[in-house]
Amino acid sequence: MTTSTRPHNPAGAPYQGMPAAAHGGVGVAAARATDLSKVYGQGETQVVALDRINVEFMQAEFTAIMGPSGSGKSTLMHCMAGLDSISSGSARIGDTELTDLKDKKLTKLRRDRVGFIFQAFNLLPTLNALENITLPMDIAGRKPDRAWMDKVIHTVGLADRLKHRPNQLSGGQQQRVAVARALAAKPEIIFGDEPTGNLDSRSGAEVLGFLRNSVRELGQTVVMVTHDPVAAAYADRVVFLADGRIVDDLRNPTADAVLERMKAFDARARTS
Ligand SMILES: Nc1ncnc2c1ncn2[C@@H]1O[C@H](COP(=O)(O)OP(=O)(O)OP(=O)(O)O)[C@@H](O)[C@H]1O
Repeated sequence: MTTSTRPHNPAGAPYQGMPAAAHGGVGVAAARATDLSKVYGQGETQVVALDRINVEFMQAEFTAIMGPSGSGKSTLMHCMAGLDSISSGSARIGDTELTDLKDKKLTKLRRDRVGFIFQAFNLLPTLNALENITLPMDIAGRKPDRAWMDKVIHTVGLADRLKHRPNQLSGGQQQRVAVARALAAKPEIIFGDEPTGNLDSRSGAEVLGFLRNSVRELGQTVVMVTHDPVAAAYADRVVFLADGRIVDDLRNPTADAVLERMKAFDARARTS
């Protein structure tokens, strides 16, 4: 295992190049929800999407969020990433309470401290791979850290594709560009919403492998929503949601173990 410097470590905790899961889950929270609720609509059309959620996403750990359709996965991710407001409780990135931030500060926090990877790769077609990777930093007027960029590009295996435009790259390669773009600015946490949902299983495995490497070797923190037990098995930990609540938490998951839990929830949902 490679020992490397943490990309971001505001609390100054020692990083030994190992995921927090390996220490039995003891670590510093990169993001934390406390009694977080999210209610959409009012009166008869009211939907409680999140119901007093308490969860911590540890630094240098890869967490998958799973659960049936409508269980609140995307809502939780959006609330934790500052993309959606919350109805009550608390959502923090590091020590920053998101509910205290007005639009401008929230935009800055998302730009400077959070990385995103979506199902659609969201690359600009006229820019080459390298330009796409550095775009968010160019917009923010920040100079990329050359050594870090080299490491990221090497980690995602794009060194010989940097001059290619998105339409000259496979789906898997395009998503690797999106992963590199998210990593380049050294965000405190990366949120992925079904990042491999549009990829064939081989490209998906590649991208998940790179995400896992970014956690193991670069000390990145990743939280990913997925429906796929095989994808979830790349994570250090799987958090299961049902009806807006956390119903289970599995460490060092295997695809079979994840599948078993999902079946158990389905059976419970059918009999309740
Ligand atoms: N903008 C919205 N307005 C009203 N209700 C919403 C809105 N967004 C989500 N919901 C509701 O909140 C609940 C949780 O939705 P969410 O999209 O978070 O679930 P999910 O687990 O991500 O589902 P899926 O796996 O199908 O993407 C659902 O009942 C959904 O209908």
